[in-house]
Amino acid sequence: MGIILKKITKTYKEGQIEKHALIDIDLEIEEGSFVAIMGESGSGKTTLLNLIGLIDEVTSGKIIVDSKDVTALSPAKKTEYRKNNIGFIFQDFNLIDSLNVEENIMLPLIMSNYSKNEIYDKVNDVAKRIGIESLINYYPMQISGGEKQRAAIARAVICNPKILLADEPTGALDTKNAKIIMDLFVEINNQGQTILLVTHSPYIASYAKEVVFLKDGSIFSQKRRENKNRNDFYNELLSVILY
Ligand SMILES: Nc1ncnc2c1ncn2[C@@H]1O[C@H](COP(=O)(O)OP(=O)(O)OP(=O)(O)O)[C@@H](O)[C@H]1O
Repeated sequence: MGIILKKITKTYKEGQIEKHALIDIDLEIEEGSFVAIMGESGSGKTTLLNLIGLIDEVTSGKIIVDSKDVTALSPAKKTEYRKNNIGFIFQDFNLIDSLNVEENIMLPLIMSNYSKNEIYDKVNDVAKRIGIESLINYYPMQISGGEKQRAAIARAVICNPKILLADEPTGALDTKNAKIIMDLFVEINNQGQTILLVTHSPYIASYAKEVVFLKDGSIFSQKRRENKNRNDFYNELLSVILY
């Protein structure tokens, strides 16, 4: 699914004070892209992801997905759009504390047409892939931050969303597990899913095909990986950050 952002502005109001989180963002995300969003803390990365995921509302501008203005949908249609198209990995995981890991991961499939056995098979497959198969009977409060993050990733990818939105998905992970997740994202993206990922890490961003840099709510640079190897792309990203 391709996404076009047209003059997106997001202003938060705190009493009399207006905070411009995003200002006139124009961005085209082709179907099958893998885009990393980088920028300093407070530059608007999470806001951008939340707007695309329709969990926050634009102040002005349009978000066009497959030729449809999704910002104009009714609340019920927005929920339906999210359910049918979007997988979201939140910065603070958003696992449900009263459900164990297995139940959390299977949540997006509960309303699907899959049989119980198919659902358990899918949960087992993805949990194994991400290395948390031994934790599926534990509750979120019994596992570490990195394990929670991996459970949240499993939940987001289990129903093969057309668009995967990931906010710092490797922030709580060690290098080995971050690499497992990024390899999984590359595989998912190779199957045609569009991925948008927020990260502070140029190493993580170097897995993407394109990197968008935000500064004070505006895009200040965009880099494409094209046929560069990951190390060269990493160095290019580093030069933008250090500039
Ligand atoms: N709900 C809100 N109410 C008021 N201001 C907000 C709200 N959400 C975000 N902001 C402000 O909007 C700006 C952009 O925030 P955002 O969370 O998008 O930045 P970010 O680049 O994701 O930061 P970080 O890397 O620290 O997560 C910041 O100045 C932030 O304080």
